[in-house]
Amino acid sequence: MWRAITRAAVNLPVPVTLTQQLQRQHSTNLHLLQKFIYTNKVSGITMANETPKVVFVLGGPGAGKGTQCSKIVDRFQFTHLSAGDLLREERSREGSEFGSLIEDYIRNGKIVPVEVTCSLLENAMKNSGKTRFLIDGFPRNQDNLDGWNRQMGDKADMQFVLFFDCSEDVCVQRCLGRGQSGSGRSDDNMESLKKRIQTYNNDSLPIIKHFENDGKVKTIDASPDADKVFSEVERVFVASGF
Ligand SMILES: Nc1ncnc2c1ncn2[C@@H]1O[C@H](COP(=O)(O)OP(=O)(O)OP(=O)(O)O)[C@@H](O)[C@H]1O
Ligand SMILES: O=c1ccn([C@@H]2O[C@H](COP(=O)(O)O)[C@@H](O)[C@H]2O)c(=O)[nH]1
Repeated sequence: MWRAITRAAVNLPVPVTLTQQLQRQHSTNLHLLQKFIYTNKVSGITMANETPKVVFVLGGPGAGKGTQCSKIVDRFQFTHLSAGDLLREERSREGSEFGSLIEDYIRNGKIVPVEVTCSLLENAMKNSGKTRFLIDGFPRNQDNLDGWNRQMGDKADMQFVLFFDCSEDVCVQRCLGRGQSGSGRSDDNMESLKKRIQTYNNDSLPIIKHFENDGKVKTIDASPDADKVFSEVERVFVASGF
């Protein structure tokens, strides 16, 4: 029954992957997910007249994606949407029945089912009224990519993937440093980082590879200081006509 309701609400095929994952890990929370998808269903509001342009921003945990996105927003006409921030916001939203489930995924470096993340992204895009987006930290596995293509493939033009290439050691040091500076993030600790890196290597790198095979990836060396990294980023955006 819930499948029929969900499918009608979000106009998606039966979310088999989601069902399987949740049955395995959170069977008691299944009804919460149905409710989440139903209440966050993307309504009939249309996107802005212009087809939105999207740049996916990918790279390891702590590579500097958020830092560079802020700089891009200051310099170019882009709106920054961090999938992780949207999930943390939903987790902390008063009355969110879904908070503990999202927190479990985040703390363990696992990837939240795409139906949740993609609904949050699409709603944020619509609510912004803007047409150029940096989508930071998404898509990070095959489920994310498939879900995006199903839900957003016809509604947005993906321009390119901005990939911040950074060694594991540097990523770890940056995340630990961010934790020590009071990020308050429940995953800026060694235990979570090991899991996040494993997920990144196993699930996210193949997605970057997939885009690379399609000639869609602009790779940036993320190891220098942030201003130096940005000078390369700026070059890429200007060369891409922004
Ligand atoms: N080029 C850089 N050199 C040194 N430190 C950096 C650089 N870029 C970012 N940092 C610092 O590293 C930490 C992680 O940066 P940031 O939050 O931008 O990474 P991220 O890729 O968005 O991380 P996550 O994927 O975990 O959200 C922050 O404390 C930030 O100030
Ligand atoms: O598309 C996404 C993005 C993020 N997550 C979860 O959030 C954490 C933190 O993400 P950051 O990009 O580092 O802010 C990530 O480890 C995942 O658990 C997600 O599931 N899907």
